[in-house]
This record gives sequence, C-alpha cells and structure tokens, in this order.
Amino acid sequence: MTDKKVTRIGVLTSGGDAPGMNAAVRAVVRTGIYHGLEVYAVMRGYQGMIENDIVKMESRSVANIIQRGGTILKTARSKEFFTPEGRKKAYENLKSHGINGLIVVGGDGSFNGALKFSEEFDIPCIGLPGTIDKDIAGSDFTIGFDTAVNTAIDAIDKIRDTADAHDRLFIIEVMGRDAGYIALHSGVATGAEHVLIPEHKTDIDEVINSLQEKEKRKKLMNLIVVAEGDEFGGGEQVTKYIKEKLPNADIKITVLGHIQRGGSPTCADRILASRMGYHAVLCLMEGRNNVMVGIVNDQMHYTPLSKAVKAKQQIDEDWFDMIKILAS
Ligand SMILES: Nc1ncnc2c1ncn2[C@@H]1O[C@H](COP(=O)(O)OP(=O)(O)O)[C@@H](O)[C@H]1O
Ligand SMILES: O=P(O)(O)OC[C@H]1O[C@](O)(COP(=O)(O)O)[C@@H](O)[C@@H]1O
Ligand SMILES: [Mg+2]
Repeated sequence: MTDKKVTRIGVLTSGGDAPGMNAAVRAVVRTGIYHGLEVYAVMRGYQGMIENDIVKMESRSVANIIQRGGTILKTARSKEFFTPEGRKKAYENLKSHGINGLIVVGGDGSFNGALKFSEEFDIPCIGLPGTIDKDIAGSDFTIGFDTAVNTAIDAIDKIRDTADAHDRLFIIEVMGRDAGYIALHSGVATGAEHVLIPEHKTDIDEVINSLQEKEKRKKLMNLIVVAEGDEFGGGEQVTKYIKEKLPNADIKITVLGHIQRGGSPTCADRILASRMGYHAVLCLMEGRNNVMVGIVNDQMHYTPLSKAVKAKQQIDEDWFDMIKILAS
C-alpha cells in the first residue's frame, strides 16, 4: 500500500495480444476520467514506455472499441525492458508526463516486468491478466481465454466434419506456450479422444494402444488436441511418433496458430475485461501496489504480482479420466 495520491495514470498492453484487451483499456480510461484522473496510453507495451510513445486519452479515444480484437494501444515484447538501463529510460519518460500510477494488461512475462519496475522505482503498478493462455494464478479466467477457446472449438468442429467424412485421425495443435488450458477446454468441448498438455504426463504408448483398439472396432475418426508446449514438443512431434507406430492410419495435422489470438471478444471476455479495468483504477486510487486484479468465484480478488506469476496451476487428474470415458 502507498499513501501517495495518484493523479495521472498510464495504461499499456504487453506481450501477446488477447481479445478483450480493448474492453479493458476502455474501462480504465473511462473510470479514470470519471474520477478526475488524467489517463495516458503507453503505446506498444514496455517498448513504447522506453521510446516515450505516450499519448493522453480522452473518453472518446476509446469509443467503438469494446467489440474489437487486438489492442488499439498495440503491444510488443521488449528486449530492452529486461535491462536496468531500459527500465530507467522508461521510468524517466513516465515521470516527464507526471504519471504516478501504471496499469499493465498482459501475461506472466509482463507481470514479471512490472514487478522489476516497481521494485526499482516509486510508481505503483496494477496488473490485469490479459493472455489467451490462462497461465496465471489468482483469477478463474484471464482476458482473451474464452474467445480463444471458442475460436479453437469452431475450427475443431469443422475439422471433425471432414475427419468423420474420411475416417481420419486428426491431430490439432492449439496455442499454449507452457499451459494446456486452451487444449484442455477445447478438447473436452469438441469431444476429442485425447488431450496432451504440459501439466499432465501422457503415456503416449497408452494413446497408441487405445487408437489400435479403436481401429479394431472400426472407429477410425479420432481427434487428438495437443498444446504447443506439451512434453513432446507440439503437434508435429506427436504426429511423427503416431505415424511411425500406426503406419496404416490416415493421419493429418492442423496447427491452428494465431487465428486463436484474434477476433471479436466473447461476452464473457468483454465483461471480465470491463470489470477488471474498472477495479484496476479503484486499486490505484486506494493506494494498492503490485497486485493483479482477478475474479474468483465471481468476486474481485487481488493477488500480489509475485504470486500471480509463480504458481503453476494444478490440473486435476479427474479431467483425464473424464476425457477417456466420454470418448470411449
Ligand atoms: N523478468 C523480466 N524483467 C523485465 N521485463 C520482463 C521480464 N519478463 C518479461 N518482461 C517484459 O514483458 C514483456 C512481455 O512478456 P512476454 O512473456 O513476452 O508476454 P506475456 O506478458 O504475454 O506473458 C517482455 O517482452 C519484456 O519486455
Ligand atoms: O505471437 P508470438 O510472439 O509468436 O507468441 C506466441 C505465443 O503467444 C501466446 O499466444 C500467448 O502467450 P502470452 O500471453 O504469454 O504472450 C502463446 O500461446 C504462444 O506460444
Ligand atoms: Mg505469457
């Protein structure tokens, strides 16, 4: 907690963009202005902070964006911000605008950056979890996850049609650098036979046995959803292995890629982002520092940034028992 009053706040989006970031920015700008604060957009994440790419926002600056994917503030992964010199430049630029509070919408990496920054300088930082990966503790959902999963579902449903028509085994790689939530949720929601994710050790030979058993009973259409960060190194590696073991099977792979990051945010993401953006401003006004705004069981929940980035979330074994039974 700090008892210094915030008067001018900055907002930025950083790391991989996520649908709903615009809704969060809109909420921050309008809540800040309502409370008499000046609000500044820091463009292109930490890189714009270093390059002094900072613009004053008005209420109308965020008109007509609640429904748009991407981020009007642009985003970046900034190498320079990893260095103390880069962060010092960034601090001086914020100071030159009189900015005394910062809201960072981003993922685990962006929170690590905010943590470093607020250890070194006296500008309180509030994090909003904006990442399709949902690899952050302290919130049931992150901004962008719901949209990304729905995009994945839409694509996998289409793949299912053609897989069924040809009696094929499809391996679908979804995003998730170190996290399997997109794979887990989209896999269950599309009735996939197997879901491979980094949080869960997969016995690949058991997968092969189960496919062989299905082959015997002429169930040739199968879907396997793989998180890009799974232990085998993603969809290509899994496909290679299965092709070696099942030379007669008709196997195809689809990598969904960046399509999962775009598009108009779902209702759930717009609401999540609006609530989080609104509360982030209140947090700064209440003197909070270094916390992430989350929502747990539909209640606002504040987690120190250091905890939000650390905790690897546990995925219950029960999910995998269920997948097996439902796909039998
Ligand atoms: N340990 C760190 N120290 C300083 N800055 C960091 C650190 N980790 C990440 N960042 C900054 O945050 C940016 C976004 O992180 P990244 O992991 O790419 O995305 P995300 O926030 O979506 O997880 C990085 O490009 C870098 O500028
Ligand atoms: O667009 P890039 O830079 O290739 O990054 C791809 C990565 O970004 C993500 O889409 C989102 O990750 P972050 O939220 O950590 O940025 C990952 O799922 C994926 O591995
Ligand atoms: Mg990340």
